[in-house]
Parts: sequence; structure tokens; C-alpha cells
Amino acid sequence: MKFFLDTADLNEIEEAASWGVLAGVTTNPTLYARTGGKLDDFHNHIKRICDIVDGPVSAESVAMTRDEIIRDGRELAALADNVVVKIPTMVEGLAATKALSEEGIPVNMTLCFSVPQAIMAARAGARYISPFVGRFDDIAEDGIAQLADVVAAVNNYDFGHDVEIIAASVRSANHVTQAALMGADIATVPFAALKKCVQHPLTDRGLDAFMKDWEKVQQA
Ligand SMILES: O=C[C@H](O)COP(=O)(O)O
Repeated sequence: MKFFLDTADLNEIEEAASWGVLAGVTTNPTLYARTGGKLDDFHNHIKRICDIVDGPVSAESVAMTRDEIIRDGRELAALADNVVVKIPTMVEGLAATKALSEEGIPVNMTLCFSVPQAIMAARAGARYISPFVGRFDDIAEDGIAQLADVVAAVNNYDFGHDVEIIAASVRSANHVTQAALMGADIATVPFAALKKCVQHPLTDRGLDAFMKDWEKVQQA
């Protein structure tokens, strides 16, 4: 499984990139708004992310009609070679995904909450599909079970092009564990949760003991 960072925060992206495990970044309008970014700086902001990250960077279209999404998608794709156009899973989004994919522009279909949505995204030409986990948990449903269904269903078929499933709306290291065990290709993880993925209390305890014993060696 590959690790993507689910953020538009440049500091977080720079730090995670320095860890050597970052394979890509996903953004969305909410994550960009959280940076305090303005509309007229959005494209430059995406370019800055693309410069930092050696891997695909999803930038989301906020258009609602096929033609507007296609126009948006072309503009976003022109920003950098590693831009992936993120498009919501809806009728107009499917049509735009088909058109953009045929032009060779990679698409990540987002806001995916069901097996039929995922299969349709793949059929339309999506390079990435993003089933959401945490938002199911938020409404007292089992997001991991939903993700497992999507992974199993998509892996049943050959869509004639590469399709990778991004476990999205990930909230915890346990979500990452479950996504990896079921064979999700990618987990896109918020910075705080990604940091928790490298931490373990037994690692901390073991390190503490090693340091204390090393002090004894130095004083012997
Ligand atoms: O846009 C995709 C995100 O992974 C959504 O995550 P969220 O449910 O934490 O906002």
C-alpha cells in the first residue's frame, strides 16, 4: 500500500515528504480553505504542492456540469505533470471523467460511497477511485466494511486501464491497518493520523529503556 497525504498544508507536505514514505497528495476544497488560501492563489498553491511531491497530486474541480468540469480539469492538468483531476462521483462527473481520461488526463473520482459508484467510475476511465471510510463511521455505519466491498468488487474486473483504490476519509492508524489488510492500493491520510502510523507505545517504551541503559554504559 502507498501512503498519500490528505492535506493542502505545505508545511505538512514538506515534513511528510522528508520521511521518505510519501507517494502522493490529495486535496479538496475544504482542505484548501483550511490553509486560508484565496481563490486567485489556488492554482499557484497546487503548483507548489506538485513541486514538493514526487507523485500524483489530486486537485479537485468545483464545477457542477460536464463541460465546466472538463474545462476545470484541463486547466488543473496544465499546472504540472503530476496533477490528477479530482472529480465527484455524479452523472456529470462520470461524463467529464470519460472525456478527460480519453485525453490522457488522470482522474480521481471522489465522494465514492458504494460499489456501483466505484464500478461506474472505473468504467468511465477513472485512474483512481476514492471510497470514503470515516464519513460512514460518522453516521454509525461501518466504513471499513464498505471499503472492503469496493476493493473486492473492483478487483473482480479488468477495466482495460490501471485503476487504483485510494482509501479516503481515513481517520486513524487502525483504518490504515484495515485498508492494507484488504489490499487497498493507497491510503490517503491526514497528517496527524499519518504521524500516528509511525508511532507505537512499545516502540517508545523500548527506546526509553535503550537510552537509559546506554547512559549506564557511558557512566561505567
Ligand atoms: O476528500 C477526501 C478526504 O479524504 C475526505 O476526508 P474527511 O472525511 O476526513 O473530510
